[in-house]
Amino acid sequence: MRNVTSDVLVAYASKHGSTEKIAHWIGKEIRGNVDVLNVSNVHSLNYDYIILGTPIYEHEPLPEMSSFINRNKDQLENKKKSVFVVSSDNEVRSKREMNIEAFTNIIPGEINQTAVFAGEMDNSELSSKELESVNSYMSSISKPTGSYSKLNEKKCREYGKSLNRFV
Ligand SMILES: Cc1cc2nc3c(=O)[nH]c(=O)nc-3n(C[C@H](O)[C@H](O)[C@H](O)COP(=O)(O)O)c2cc1C
Repeated sequence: MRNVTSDVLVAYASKHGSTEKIAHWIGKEIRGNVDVLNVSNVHSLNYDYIILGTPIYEHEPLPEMSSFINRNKDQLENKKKSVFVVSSDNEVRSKREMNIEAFTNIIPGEINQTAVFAGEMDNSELSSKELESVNSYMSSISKPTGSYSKLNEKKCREYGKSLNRFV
């Protein structure tokens, strides 16, 4: 039995809230002193384990997450870490791989575990620029445009639980 409590950070970026929800579900399943923070509120990386989560917009991680990683490259390189991405769906393997690679490609050092979760989107919350972008993206993958909620709390919590073996 270990008697040392690890300090764990779940750091996320989120534009419309689904990645934030997922980050909190994951954080609840992890043993240790867990902080779940938006990257804009992370002021120290003095943690034993770090979980990074971002949604994919226009095939890329959110810019806030990319610049957070850039700013902290040296410290992140030697940290124990896992990641997750959130996207419009996670059914097609090639798309899952593309989305996770768009994120892992910019992260220095070793990554223990990755996951892709489907998120949610409420069209009434989107700006006209976002609507235009999402319409062209959805038609490029032959999917109907429209609001959806594909969040799966159980799967997200299971991922959180599975990370306890690294913490
Ligand atoms: C303008 C826009 C562009 C998007 N582009 C992509 C994309 O390129 N690939 C993808 O898989 N999902 C894409 N999505 C879906 C989002 O990743 C998904 O809705 C996610 O849940 C958003 O996370 P958030 O609520 O944390 O901001 C896009 C959504 C919007 C609104």
